[in-house]
Amino acid sequence: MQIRVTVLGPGVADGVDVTVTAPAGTPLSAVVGSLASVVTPGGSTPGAVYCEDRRLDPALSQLGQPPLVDGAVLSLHRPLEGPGAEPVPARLLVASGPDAGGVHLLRGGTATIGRSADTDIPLDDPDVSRLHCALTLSPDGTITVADLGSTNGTWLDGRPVREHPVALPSGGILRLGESALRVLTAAERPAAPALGGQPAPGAAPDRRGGASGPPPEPPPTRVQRRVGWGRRASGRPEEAPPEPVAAERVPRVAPAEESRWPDLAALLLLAVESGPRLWERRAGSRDAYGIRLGTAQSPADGLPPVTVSLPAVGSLGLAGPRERIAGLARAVLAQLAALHPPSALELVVLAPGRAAEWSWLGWLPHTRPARGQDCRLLLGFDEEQVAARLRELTEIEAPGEGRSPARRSVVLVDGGLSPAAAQRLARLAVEGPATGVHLLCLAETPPATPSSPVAETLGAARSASPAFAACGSVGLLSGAMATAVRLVGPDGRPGPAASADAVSPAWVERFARALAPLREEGVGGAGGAQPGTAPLPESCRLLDVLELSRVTPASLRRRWAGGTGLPLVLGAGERGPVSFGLGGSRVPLLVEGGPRSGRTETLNALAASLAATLGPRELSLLLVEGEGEGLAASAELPQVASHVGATDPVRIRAFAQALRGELKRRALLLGGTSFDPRRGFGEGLTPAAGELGEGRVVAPRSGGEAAGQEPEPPMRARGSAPLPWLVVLVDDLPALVSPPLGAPGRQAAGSMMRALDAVRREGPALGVRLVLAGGPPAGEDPLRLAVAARLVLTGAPPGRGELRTVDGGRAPTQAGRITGRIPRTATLRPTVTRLDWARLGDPPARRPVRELGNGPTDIALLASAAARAASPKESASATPV
Ligand SMILES: Nc1ncnc2c1ncn2[C@@H]1O[C@H](COP(=O)(O)OP(=O)(O)OP(=O)(O)O)[C@@H](O)[C@H]1O
Repeated sequence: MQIRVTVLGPGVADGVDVTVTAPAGTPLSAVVGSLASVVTPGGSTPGAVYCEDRRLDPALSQLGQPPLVDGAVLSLHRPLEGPGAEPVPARLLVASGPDAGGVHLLRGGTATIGRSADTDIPLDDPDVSRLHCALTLSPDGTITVADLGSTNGTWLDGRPVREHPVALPSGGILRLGESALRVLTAAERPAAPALGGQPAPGAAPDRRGGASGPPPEPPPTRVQRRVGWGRRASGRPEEAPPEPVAAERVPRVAPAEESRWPDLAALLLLAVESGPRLWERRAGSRDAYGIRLGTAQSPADGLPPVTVSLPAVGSLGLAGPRERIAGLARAVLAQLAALHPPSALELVVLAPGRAAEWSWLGWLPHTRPARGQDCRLLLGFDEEQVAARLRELTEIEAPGEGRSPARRSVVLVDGGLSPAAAQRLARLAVEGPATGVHLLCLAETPPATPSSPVAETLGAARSASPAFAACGSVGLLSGAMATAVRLVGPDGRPGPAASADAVSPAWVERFARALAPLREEGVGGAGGAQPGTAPLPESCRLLDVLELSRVTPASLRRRWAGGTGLPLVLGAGERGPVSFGLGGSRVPLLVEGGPRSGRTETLNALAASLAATLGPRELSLLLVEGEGEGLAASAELPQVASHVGATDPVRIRAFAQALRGELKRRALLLGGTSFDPRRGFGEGLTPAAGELGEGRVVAPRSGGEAAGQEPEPPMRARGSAPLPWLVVLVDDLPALVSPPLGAPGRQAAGSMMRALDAVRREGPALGVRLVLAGGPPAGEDPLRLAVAARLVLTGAPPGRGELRTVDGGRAPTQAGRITGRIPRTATLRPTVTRLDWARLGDPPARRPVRELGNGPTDIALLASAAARAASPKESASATPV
């Protein structure tokens, strides 16, 4: 399990980002010392650890469990700002303006608003007076607003507000200076989180969870916490504040258009509270991949959004002064990430030398590689990383699916690229949209003003960057302070000026951290979108996943005593082990992947995982190889009754015959009833009269031993019950389906296939299950078999893949390693490493888990412990458990 968090300590104001790698369930106490020494080398272990304002108990808080999840900020010296425990009756949202995105909690009483830092709600807007207006929240829930003698006035839905308080209705738009504000009452807030049941970091922590620190300090003001941060802005707005409109007061109804395009404050709330609209858009939804660039400057009429659709325009350029254009790009990317799930949107960054500015995107689940890209995150901060990202965008397709039109990539392009990359990008800007790739290209220009008209400004930007020139439409910042945006279409004609959306680096960092721990429902492991998920490890030891790191006969016997069903543990997932219930599935499990992707190792791991659940009395395994001898390592497990390779035609035939005989024997024993392990494993059952002799049925191990004859391969393990589970594991099935010319087993392969087909048809009712390893993933089942699930291996790194079930469930999986010689502590020791965002776009350091050159392999350790656990002699001397 791996999480990325930020650690603050004395004198480290910005914090240090670190990656923590540890087995699931590791307590915080195991890494507190390492966290402290990353922050202050040589420093002592801290006395307390805080997450927001909550003091954590290092012995009880587990890594990977809330609040210790991706994106968390830990403080080793003092509590941080927290939301407080009590419910908040109302919040003030900064819907647009230079301080957009801010969310302020209103707890009751009067709160002042103004440019001064001494006000309860400071607004970083040059046209707001130092002390501008005041909001009062009465105990009955009504909210009023009064102007405090401001220079530019306060406006409610286009009407002036004076010193006398007036009611602020729900949905009313309050304008002061260049800012638009609105109130959200508790009654209007979404009732339940859509994703997961746990609060995301930043959402109100659950204090019943045992925070052991001091009680929170009393609120310094009635407005207790600012969820968002304003961007630094200065200067005058392009246009004067609106003229007052004298009209009858009518309750304003938010136009449907506005609610379709949530403002930035609403987006921040969605992120920190996992609101119902989070990730609501998919390919095919209305407004999918649409972007709100700002709001039309018609203050009397609410905040009509100005939007652009990426599928319609293809690629989009944004041009303007550096700071402003970055603020707009942050707002655009945050919107896309809040409204589209990672399964519908991939974000890629091409920004050489700009890691500090864009690393916040690395917190978003949308920048994780999900199509087998060879990097930890889809970030390009140097020439090599940019080249790799470009290759992936044009060459890699999702395994077995082609580039899915259900998922689009938005590529941020910012900064100087090599001429080759620039040319490639220019082509991508034009051709990409047809395959679901859209560029968002930034160009630094002066704002469009009378002294720098639109055509000239755009001409300069286009000649500087071929990719920008190839973008279908451009959002051009305009006005003296570049706070307005005009959309310029392919015909070059600029649309009307709108107030540009923009957010600060601090706001967007907060936003991205809130999304960091979230995963989608049904994607990425059982249960889905909850905090507590972690990226897959580069490799994992199956025995660790099985929690059998120190496998002993006693520990196995304990498991066998409680084992039920046929749970296959495949390996590590994002939320703990990934497993598949083979017992309950009446069709085979298929493992598929390209050459060297880890299919054989996975079959060995599956055999081992079964052997860790049931002993040889209840479980027999048959190993069949179409090619090679890769399953030989598992043949030592005492549950393995027979192992047959493709090179021996006589033995293949004998095996096929014995397998068909075993099906018949089971059918006779069951006498028309279905296999049910709850009724025992066949003890006391007798076959239908005259068909088979009792002695043969209960013989512990069948097999013709007559001299000169090929002994019939046993179908039950030594010490087996009459009717154990029987699992047939077949590697390299394509070599049996169509054996290569000249292959020694070619003549006999047909008989094996017929026997396997009989298992497929008759096995489910007889307690016989099939696990098959096929060839490379194909769009359709290469074997034309109905399968219960497929483990599709991408092979980078070996064993990496995704479990796909027929009901559409998908779980990224790192299949367990079992035939390696791995030092027992190698994957157990928790580590804390400093995060270098500039390097996360590199191929992951293949820190091959140091496998020892000698000493037993994990499967040998398991087989030897299992053999001893199964031996009657050992059992007799074992301590009862
Ligand atoms: N889960 C895993 N973790 C770490 N290494 C693995 C894992 N699975 C396989 N490997 C390594 O990858 C290599 C290929 O594995 P394996 O032989 O299982 O793949 P395959 O798909 O069966 O390949 P082939 O094309 O030879 O049939 C081996 O060196 C193996 O040790």
